[in-house]
Amino acid sequence: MLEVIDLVKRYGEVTAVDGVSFQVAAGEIVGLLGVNGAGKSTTLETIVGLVTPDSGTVTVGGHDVRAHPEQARAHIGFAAQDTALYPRLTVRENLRFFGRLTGASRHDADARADELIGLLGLTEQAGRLAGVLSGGEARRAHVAVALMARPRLLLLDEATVGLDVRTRTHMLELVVRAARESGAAVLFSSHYLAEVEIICDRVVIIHRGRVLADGTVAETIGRHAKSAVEFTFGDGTRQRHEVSDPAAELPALLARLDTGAGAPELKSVNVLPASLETAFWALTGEEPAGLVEEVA
Ligand SMILES: Nc1ncnc2c1ncn2[C@@H]1O[C@H](COP(=O)(O)OP(=O)(O)OP(=O)(O)O)[C@@H](O)[C@H]1O
Repeated sequence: MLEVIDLVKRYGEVTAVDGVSFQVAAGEIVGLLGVNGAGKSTTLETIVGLVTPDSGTVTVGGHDVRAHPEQARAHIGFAAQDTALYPRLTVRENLRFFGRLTGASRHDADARADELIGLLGLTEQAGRLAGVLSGGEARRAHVAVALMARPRLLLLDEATVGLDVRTRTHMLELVVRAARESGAAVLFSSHYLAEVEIICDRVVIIHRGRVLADGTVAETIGRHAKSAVEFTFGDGTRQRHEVSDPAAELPALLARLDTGAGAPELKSVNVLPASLETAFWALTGEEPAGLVEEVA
C-alpha cells in the first residue's frame, strides 16, 4: 500500500532524510521509531506530499505521490504531530467539515462523524468548540479527522502523546481495528516503545535520516537487543552496561564501580531484559525520548 524508495530531503546543511526505504502492506501496522530529529516527521510529510523530496519516490496504492498527488492522497488519512482543528467549530462540526472536504455526502459525513465520536469516546465533547478541548481530547479529535474518509493508508505522527493511560489504550485499540478490520496500512510514529511493541507488526528504526533496522518486533529484538544492567547513583546519574547474562556478570560490574572518596553513592540496580527498548538503545546509542518523558 505504501512504498518509500531511497528518499532524500535536505534543509540547507541538514540532511533530514538520507536514503530512507521501507514498505507498509495493507492490514499491517508499522512503527516508525527514532529519537527527536531522526527524520520521522519529514518522512511522513513527504509521503503526504507536504514536503517535496530532493530525490526518491513514494507510491501510495500504486500511485506516485509526485506524479499523481490527487489519486495518492485520496487514500491517505494523516494525523500530523500538531493538532489541526478549527477552534471555532465544535468537534462534531470539525469532523463533518473535513468529511465533506474529502467528498463525502452530507449524510455520509454526518454518520461517519457520529460513529467516530462514539469510537473515540468523544460523546461528551462533541458539542464543544475545538478551541476549548484539553490536549488529550484535541488529539483524539485530530485522529478522528484522519479516520473520516476511511483511509487505506493511515499515517499517525505521535498520536498518543499527552493521552492518559485509559485513553491511550483506547486509541491503540482503534488503530489495531483500522488495520485488522478495515485492512488499512498503518504507519505509526511513536517514542513509546512499549506500545509499539504491543501493536506493531514491524518496526522501522531511523537515526540521523537513515534506516538502521527494519523487521518484525521479534526480529529486531533478536538481532539487536541485549539485556542490560543499569546503575542509578545518588547524584541522579545512570550507567548502563550491556550484558548477555545479568546474574553472572553483575558481581564483576559491581566490583568495577568507583567507590573512592567523592564518588557518587550507588542507589539502585536495575536489570533490563532484551526488549525493543534495549535494541533501540544498542542501535542508536540513545534512549527513546518517551522513556525519559515517562520517567520525568
Ligand atoms: N523546515 C525545516 N527546515 C530546516 N530544518 C528542518 C526542517 N524540518 C525539519 N528539519 C530538521 O530535520 C531534522 C529531522 O526533523 P524531523 O522533524 O523529521 O525529526 P523527527 O524524527 O520527526 O523528530 P521529533 O521526534 O522531534 O518530532 C531535524 O534536524 C530538524 O531540525
